[in-house]
Amino acid sequence: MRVVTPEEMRELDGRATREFGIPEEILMERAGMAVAIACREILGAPAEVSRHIVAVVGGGHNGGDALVALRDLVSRGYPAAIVLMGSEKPPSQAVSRELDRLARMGVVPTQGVDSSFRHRISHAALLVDGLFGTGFRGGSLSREARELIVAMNRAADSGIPVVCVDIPSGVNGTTGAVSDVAVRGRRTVTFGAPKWGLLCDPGTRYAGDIYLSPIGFPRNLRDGGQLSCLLPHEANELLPVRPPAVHKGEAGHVLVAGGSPGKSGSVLLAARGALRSGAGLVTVLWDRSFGEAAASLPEIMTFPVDFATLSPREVFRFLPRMDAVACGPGVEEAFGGRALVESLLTDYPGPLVGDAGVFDLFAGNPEKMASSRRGPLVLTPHPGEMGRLLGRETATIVSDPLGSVREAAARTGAVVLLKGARTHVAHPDGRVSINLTGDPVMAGAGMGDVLTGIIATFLGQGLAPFDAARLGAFFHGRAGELLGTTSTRGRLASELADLLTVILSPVGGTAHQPPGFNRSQDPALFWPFPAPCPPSASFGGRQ
Ligand SMILES: NC(=O)C1=CN([C@@H]2O[C@H](COP(=O)(O)OP(=O)(O)OC[C@H]3O[C@@H](n4cnc5c(N)ncnc54)[C@H](O)[C@@H]3O)[C@@H](O)[C@H]2O)[C@H](O)CC1
Ligand SMILES: [K+]
Repeated sequence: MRVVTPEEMRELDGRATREFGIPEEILMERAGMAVAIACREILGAPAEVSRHIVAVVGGGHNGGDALVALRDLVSRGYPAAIVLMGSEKPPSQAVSRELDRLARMGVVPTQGVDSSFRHRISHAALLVDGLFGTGFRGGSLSREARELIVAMNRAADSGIPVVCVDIPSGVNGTTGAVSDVAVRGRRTVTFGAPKWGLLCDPGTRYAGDIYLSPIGFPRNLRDGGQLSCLLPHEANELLPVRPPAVHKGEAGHVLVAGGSPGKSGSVLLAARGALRSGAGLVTVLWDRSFGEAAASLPEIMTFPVDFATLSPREVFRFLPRMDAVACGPGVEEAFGGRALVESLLTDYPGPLVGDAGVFDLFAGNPEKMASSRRGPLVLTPHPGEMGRLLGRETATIVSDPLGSVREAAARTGAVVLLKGARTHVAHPDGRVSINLTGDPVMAGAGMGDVLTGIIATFLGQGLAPFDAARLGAFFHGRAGELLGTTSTRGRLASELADLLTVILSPVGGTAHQPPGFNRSQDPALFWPFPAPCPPSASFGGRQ
């Protein structure tokens, strides 16, 4: 699904009016109605609500949407009140119009931070957050805006539901950054297309359950763009089909090359990820120093070698039989596996997914990777590895994941998957997909190795690198969510791998979906959206 920046949303807004004759007022009416439905679903019937629904509004269109919602709720008999933020600028025409309509219905605003605002907010039945939307530019807040947001959060802490209009106020819609304070919503209703900042950390953690309402934007307006996320039905559609008469030779043969003394588990986990995601055959290049550990995974075939003296010709003899290569997990710089990794990257013309050891090989010189590699390539760095690849501090990567992953893809010529609680997948042509699945239980050893194996399987089954990477991230995260339903910590990467078979097997026609999806009782208005990822999941390894 397309995801937009606030700038792109404004452009779409303008085009809806210019090209389709849909005026702003209609869009605002639809947006307000969607918010009203979200409020009614939480509140129940008006007869059950004795305290006020309070709309906390700014002077922009976000405030206008909140007032339209309030008008609908008032017309149905809910008690309502308005807290209007004062500003140097007069309220927009739309806000003045809606205030006038509400005044005629008997609802008059109190202005900003007067003596009664805290009481009103803390005694509300529900709060509608319409202070700032996509017009919020970030940076410092006015004293008044800050006080209103803090009061709303206190109310939220005491159990009062907060419904955010479009995006929680204080969250930057372009980056997801929160520079000061932001509203902590129970639910956010976003319009037209999800905003990038609403799906990114940390903004996404303020949103609560996210609902999307199309509000009448023509479908072809919502197509295109470079930013996207993968929704469950899209992931299911991308999943390679398994014909009834398929045999193992047609389900992809994956070669896993990597490991070093003390890190042979990495290759086994990648192999397990490949097998559990449906690879027909998996062969592991097994250095003799790794010992007997391979016996723990009897389904794999091992090709015993000595990395230190291995000649590329020995390996390349059987490479034509492989459909994809997973290369680099567990490779230590000092170990002979480096030469192997280098020659696979350079000489293997089929699809290859590169992890761990691969980045050290090209540290500070991503262009060398672009010139060395002939075949399709997916790279799967965590922020530390990405930093070494681009010659930057890890903190720089973490503070700008979108810019970093785009730059890495452009400079390496590869599809780059930057791991994190919100994994980003970038194509060299500028497209970026954000992954919305995952769970903090995945912050542990070996989880990334399993992901490498999954992506290799999808590559070996014929998916394009961008699709293999975003689909791999999606199902890896889904398996993590399933693990997370029974534990918060201490689960093993091999356990996650073993759950892949459940996640990837159709149940009732679609791949299994664990709980965590928002369902509205009004499917015509809301598109279900994956629940936000719980805080602070990150991948193990040197960051
Ligand atoms: N297609 C849609 O998605 C539609 C969205 N709508 C709603 O419109 C808002 C965007 O409205 P806009 O008037 O452009 O901006 P805001 O309401 O977000 O108001 C911003 C307001 O705040 C000022 N400001 C910006 N940064 C700061 C700051 N750091 N401190 C203080 N003040 C700041 C800025 O100058 C503006 O005055 C969108 O989110 C939707 O809710 C439409 O209703 C229809 C379609
Ligand atoms: K808002």
